[in-house]
Amino acid sequence: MIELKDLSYVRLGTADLATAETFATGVLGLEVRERRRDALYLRSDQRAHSLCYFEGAPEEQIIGFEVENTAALDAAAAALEALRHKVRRGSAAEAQARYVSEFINFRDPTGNQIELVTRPQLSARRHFPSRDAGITGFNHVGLNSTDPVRDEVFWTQVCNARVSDRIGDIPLMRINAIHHTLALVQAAQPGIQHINHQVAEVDDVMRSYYFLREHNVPIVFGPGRHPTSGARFLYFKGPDGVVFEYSCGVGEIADEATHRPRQFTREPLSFCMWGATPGGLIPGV
Ligand SMILES: CC(C)c1ccc(C(=O)O)c(O)c1O
Ligand SMILES: [Fe+2]
Repeated sequence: MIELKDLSYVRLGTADLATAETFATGVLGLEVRERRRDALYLRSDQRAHSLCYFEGAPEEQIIGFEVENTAALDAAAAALEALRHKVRRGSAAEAQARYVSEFINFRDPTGNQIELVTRPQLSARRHFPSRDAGITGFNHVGLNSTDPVRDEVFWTQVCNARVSDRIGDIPLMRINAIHHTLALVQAAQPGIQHINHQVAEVDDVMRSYYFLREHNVPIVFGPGRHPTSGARFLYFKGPDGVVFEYSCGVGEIADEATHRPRQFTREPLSFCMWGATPGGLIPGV
């Protein structure tokens, strides 16, 4: 079993680093940690970085998860190879470009690029946002899946994810006490479905709603409230069509031993109990 400890980063390829920086700082509200010739590193919390835009094709999207140590990384590589996943070990230069000690790269059954890392760096310097969006941290990602039922088996049986709730066949899965770190959403091709940052309070969600509208940022879904995690949310579009979510109040699973996943119907109210429609985010709902 591959024990995922935490979400470390998202890496997004882009042909236009300048536009990505304008969005990440002026709209999303992240802090620039470092600019390199071919990459932009952004912080949202105690992590040294949680989002990296790099010069590349927008289809190049990678999610990094922390594992315990080198032994766990080696065991994960062996387990994945035994299941016929192609595993690539990152070079020292690539690890340095991710602020980690070591990592492996592989694809999940849909073809999403996943990295497992050891010792992702934190920074003691307080996160200093570029815009007062109220961000308190990088929280979860939605991942495209060509077969959510198959991929749920991968994430829960090969890895240690646990299903907190399902909406139709969309599993919201946790790897620690937080309600979910990963969601799988049906799609025709691999890719990151959305990237979530937590904000401090509902006032931040609503302030950003008006801010984004004023700055002509496409709102994709919300403002609304998820009946699953209880979070108040807002989804909007960034460069290369990548969807970002602000939310506040994502719940925690109180008792790991006794929690049973709840099954919600696949209908708009299961995505937003206030009545916002998720059509832009979940086609066909
Ligand atoms: C995958 C979708 C749209 C989703 C559903 C529920 C929650 C939640 O309970 O917080 C999300 O964060 C989502 O992104
Ligand atoms: Fe989300």
